[in-house]
Amino acid sequence: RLVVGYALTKKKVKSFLQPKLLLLARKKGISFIPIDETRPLSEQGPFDIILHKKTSKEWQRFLEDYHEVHPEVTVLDPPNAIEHLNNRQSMLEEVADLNLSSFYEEVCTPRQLVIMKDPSSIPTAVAMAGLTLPLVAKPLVVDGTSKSHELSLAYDEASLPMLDPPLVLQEFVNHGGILFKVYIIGEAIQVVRRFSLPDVNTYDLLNNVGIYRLPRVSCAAASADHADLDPRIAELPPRPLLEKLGRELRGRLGLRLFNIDMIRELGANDRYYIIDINYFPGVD
Ligand SMILES: Nc1ncnc2c1ncn2[C@@H]1O[C@H](COP(=O)(O)OP(=O)(O)OP(=O)(O)O)[C@@H](O)[C@H]1O
Ligand SMILES: O=P(O)(O)O[C@H]1[C@H](O)[C@H](O)[C@H](OP(=O)(O)O)[C@@H](OP(=O)(O)O)[C@@H]1O
Ligand SMILES: [Mg+2]
Ligand SMILES: [Mg+2]
Repeated sequence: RLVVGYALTKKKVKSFLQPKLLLLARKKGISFIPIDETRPLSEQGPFDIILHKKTSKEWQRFLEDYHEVHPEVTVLDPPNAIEHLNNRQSMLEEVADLNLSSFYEEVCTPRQLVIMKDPSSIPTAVAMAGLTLPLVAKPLVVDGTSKSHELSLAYDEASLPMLDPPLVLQEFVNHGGILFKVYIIGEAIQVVRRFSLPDVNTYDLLNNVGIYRLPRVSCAAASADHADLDPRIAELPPRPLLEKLGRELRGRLGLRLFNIDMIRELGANDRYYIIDINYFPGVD
């Protein structure tokens, strides 16, 4: 028997701990027990695994103190590893220096620039960094609040000072409007297609000014798995690449439960960009 103690938001319990999962788990001798965060963890359990997705500092300390005393309990995933993903700069650092051997397709991250404050400094900073427009502006901090998913697209330099630091500015990469979401669960890998943002062309650049708030595309995005799409756009990344990425990122991030948002550059069919990494996402 395996006892999994869980600390999840009500929303997450609803979306993740569905009856069919609990049933399947019970058949495999796995039981899920809710953790009472108001009582010491050592008075609860005993647990074989603690599964959690909580962002508060006190929970992080609570869990780390418990793990000191109970190193035999597997914590999915260690809070200090999850912390890496709470900032869109540290999130992608591990991917930026992934130099996969030439056996694999190229995997990189879009060029990006962190702006901590002073929006009036953005045009000069962007020019100095040589970033090309349009740019996707993303809140620097990812803490699960809807604010951390408020993205916008900046088409022209004059509108950059309207942005709201702290943020990361990432070059927009045309990718045919389809995104690959690669779910990594230990050694298992699942990949799905999602509709993404449409490509930007020179017409858009010449005729659009201002900052465009982007609708939440990713977790709400309809699956694109059944759309009849151009295979050059919709063809999934090669399995050996995904397996290599899974191994590399599990090791570098120290995580076993996460997904990566991957896009393939339009017209360069073996260049992929990782644009986002999420800890313990849903599988809507
Ligand atoms: N650099 C980029 N180039 C092209 N499209 C992008 C880029 N960055 C983001 N996008 C598009 O915007 C969507 C949301 O971006 P991102 O995944 O970084 O935001 P998020 O708030 O972390 O989303 P999630 O709900 O997946 O956590 C992506 O799924 C993709 O469709
Ligand atoms: O489309 P996916 O499965 O990636 O959607 C995820 C999303 O990527 C984020 O991981 C969300 O977590 P937060 O960043 O905490 O909002 C997930 O929401 P959750 O409530 O299921 O954890 C989405 O499912
Ligand atoms: Mg995403
Ligand atoms: Mg994300």
